[in-house]
Amino acid sequence: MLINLSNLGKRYNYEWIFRNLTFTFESGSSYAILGHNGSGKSTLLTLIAGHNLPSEGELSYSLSGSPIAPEQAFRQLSLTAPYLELVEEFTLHEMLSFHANFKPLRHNISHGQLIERMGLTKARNKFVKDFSSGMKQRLKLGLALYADTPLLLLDEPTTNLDSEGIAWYQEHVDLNKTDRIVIIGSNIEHEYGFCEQRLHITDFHPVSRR
Ligand SMILES: Nc1ncnc2c1ncn2[C@@H]1O[C@H](COP(=O)(O)OP(=O)(O)OP(=O)(O)O)[C@@H](O)[C@H]1O
Repeated sequence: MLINLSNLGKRYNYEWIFRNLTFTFESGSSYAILGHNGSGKSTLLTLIAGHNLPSEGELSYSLSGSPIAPEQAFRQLSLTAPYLELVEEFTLHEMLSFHANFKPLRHNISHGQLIERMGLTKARNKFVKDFSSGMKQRLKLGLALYADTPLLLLDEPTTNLDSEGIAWYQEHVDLNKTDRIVIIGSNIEHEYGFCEQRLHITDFHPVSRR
């Protein structure tokens, strides 16, 4: 997969968040979008995910050399972000069955295997609303990491995770990064340390914001 950003800019009301952002993301590489709080990392991820529209410039996607229409790009990606909600009324088992209707799992792993890999075996029949915040974060990450998609977008991936959860995240992102584009929005080194490519969103702030 290839994603091309060409002179991309985003403005909310009269405030430009970033401008003139030209960059290419390629399968097989992992990218960190870096910057302080409020610098525009999540905004850029929502643009790449197609959840938000640019104010100027272009964003294009292609898979195996064929262009993908922007409105179809959601089929190729999995995303976790603090603002995304799980369906709290489902049990864990029901949540996986529901999710797999839209995003089949990588390597044909079974739902039971994914539950085991997430370390949530004891919670398989528990309602998601009764999960702790760390368990919910593992579930969100597990669904994204193990979805069979060429684009993996992770915004603040270790939110609510303890040190054991952070080690779990590092192990499983490493197992699932090959042959994909992985993009992490973060300012915490343990979330993005493995990323060989770094994009500093502040480099694209209008001069008055620097
Ligand atoms: N829907 C919106 N309407 C107006 N302003 C917005 C909107 N969403 C974000 N912003 C503004 O855009 C800027 C960038 O926000 P964004 O959430 O992308 O930053 P971030 O780098 O991800 O921050 P953090 O590290 O705190 O999560 C902030 O000034 C924010 O107030």
